[in-house]
Amino acid sequence: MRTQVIKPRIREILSKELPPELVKLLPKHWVRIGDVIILPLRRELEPYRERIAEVYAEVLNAKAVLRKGHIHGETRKPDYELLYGDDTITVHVENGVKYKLDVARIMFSPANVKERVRMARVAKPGELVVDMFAGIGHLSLPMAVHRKARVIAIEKDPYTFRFLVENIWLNNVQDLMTPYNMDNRDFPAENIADRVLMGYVVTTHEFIPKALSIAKDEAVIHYHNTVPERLMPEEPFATFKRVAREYGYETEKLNELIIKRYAPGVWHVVVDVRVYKK
Ligand SMILES: C[S@@+](CC[C@H](N)C(=O)[O-])C[C@H]1O[C@@H](n2cnc3c(N)ncnc32)[C@H](O)[C@@H]1O
Repeated sequence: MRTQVIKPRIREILSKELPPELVKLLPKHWVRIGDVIILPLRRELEPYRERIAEVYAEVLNAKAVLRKGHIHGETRKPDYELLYGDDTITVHVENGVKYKLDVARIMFSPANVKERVRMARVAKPGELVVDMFAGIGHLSLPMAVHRKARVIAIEKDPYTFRFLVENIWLNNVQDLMTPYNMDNRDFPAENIADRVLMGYVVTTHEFIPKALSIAKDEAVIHYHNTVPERLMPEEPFATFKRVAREYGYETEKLNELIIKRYAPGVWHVVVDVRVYKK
């Protein structure tokens, strides 16, 4: 998804139109999601931003170019400026999984690729996975596609949910995956999941009791959260363990991985925890 080398053709075209000191500042990195490009653009290049985007789009054969913004809010919506094109809905293929999404409105992080691939390996055929923060199926589609796991995918944002449903059909896993457009706090079933995905950050700890109620008496929970560096490596497992104990569960840490840097001094971390009802 991430490309490192500026194409000579881009430089050649733009060096005829931009002052030489600005040509040096042209982005050398960009992210490609399907046929949409996300370009980080320096402030100095702003007066030329639409033309720059047009040239990148033509040379890289993309239908839209967005300028990188921030991801924020409960539904983790990215904040992008559309620099070129008008259609930001695309299909991105990764690890044999098709993800249809609107890049301008739905988060799809290149840095989470390892985790999406890892989830395709950890799932077991036939087990029941509940994905509490499904998005477009980022983490759970690979489990159904590659491991034939059964998945209940819960997503509360209606626009994101639309793509989750489309992706289930696009990947031909409609017999394995059941989507629910609801807040996971209202999900009624208890004691059903062999595995629970908590692919969310910042306030994920508030959802631990719900995850435990969805999990079987013995289950694996993939608990994501953001952690200030000074609290690592104890966190985030210490919080999970404390809450689980309050609700009558023993815990065993199976694995812990850093997903990516979230903000200066703050990391997005995932811990795999086996829980046992006491
Ligand atoms: C950033 S996405 C993460 C997708 C995927 N789990 C991953 O880790 O790559 C989180 C999704 O959770 C959804 N979400 C947030 N709070 C929720 C809740 N209480 N119930 C259901 N979905 C929720 C958001 O709308 C968003 O689509």
